[in-house]
Amino acid sequence: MRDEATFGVKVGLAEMLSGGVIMDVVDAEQARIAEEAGACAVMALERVPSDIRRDGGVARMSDPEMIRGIQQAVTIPVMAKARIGHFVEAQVLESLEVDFIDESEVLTPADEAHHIDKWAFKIPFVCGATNLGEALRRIGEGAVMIRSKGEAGTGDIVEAVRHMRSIRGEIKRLTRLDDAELATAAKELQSPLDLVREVASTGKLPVPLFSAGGIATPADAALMMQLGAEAVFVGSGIFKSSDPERRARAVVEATTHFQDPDRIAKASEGLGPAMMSLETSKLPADQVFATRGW
Ligand SMILES: O=C(CO)[C@H](O)[C@H](O)COP(=O)(O)O
Repeated sequence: MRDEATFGVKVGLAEMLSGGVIMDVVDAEQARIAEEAGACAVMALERVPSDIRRDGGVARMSDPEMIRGIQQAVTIPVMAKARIGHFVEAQVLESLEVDFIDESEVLTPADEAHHIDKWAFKIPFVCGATNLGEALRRIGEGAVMIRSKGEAGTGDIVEAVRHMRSIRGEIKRLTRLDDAELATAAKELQSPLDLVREVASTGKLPVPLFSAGGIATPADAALMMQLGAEAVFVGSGIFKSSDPERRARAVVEATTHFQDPDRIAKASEGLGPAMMSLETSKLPADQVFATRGW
């Protein structure tokens, strides 16, 4: 059931991560590296997205034992992923007392029509979106953090840019509409009218907007921040690179100082090869994660 007071508290928890880097980790050792590099949170998952992409098959919630090991290894918040629509995986993650659940398109969707009713949980949720309508539908279901989806596991930033520009551009457009036009916009966006009106009057989402999917370099992270992301998620870009410890620190530095090209340049020096990348435009349609969910 919708509870505005709890919603406000959860949004506050999400805002505490603003300006930071949330790093995907698959074990306690990587979690320690992430924390030492300055990550504001870690995302516990069995395989980073590029490995999920390489291996194929059904990708599911991680083993609770692995999640507990990561929780014990770090003091920063620990997130974990549930499949789209898999509310029992979310119940399990809530019982493990992770700090955030990511209802993620990176895992294989469990339900083709329904996302999780996030109001039914005490724990805050983050969800991905490719456009404003998708973001507002997730918020309407109770998500308290939106991340632009990008195309996880490719190392190609182009989709993250497309999704961030789309969300921010659509928000700007709403601010110029009158009441009658907003009602039509809500219909076109397939989004709740009250949320559309709120976005039009404030010029922003009612929850933090972060960016994920395809960030592989310090400059990529700074690019997404300059385009309006309030924080970034980085997975494959760090732990599939040649020197994860250095790259993790460099991505944190560039995210913190995203408007300072000198610091981004310094952070980018001598990091060694980035992850093996894939051009998103050449992916077959059935290998695109961002179109999962609606
Ligand atoms: O799924 C995620 C967020 O929910 C990942 O953290 C993020 O998308 C990682 O993508 P990449 O491996 O391309 O950095």
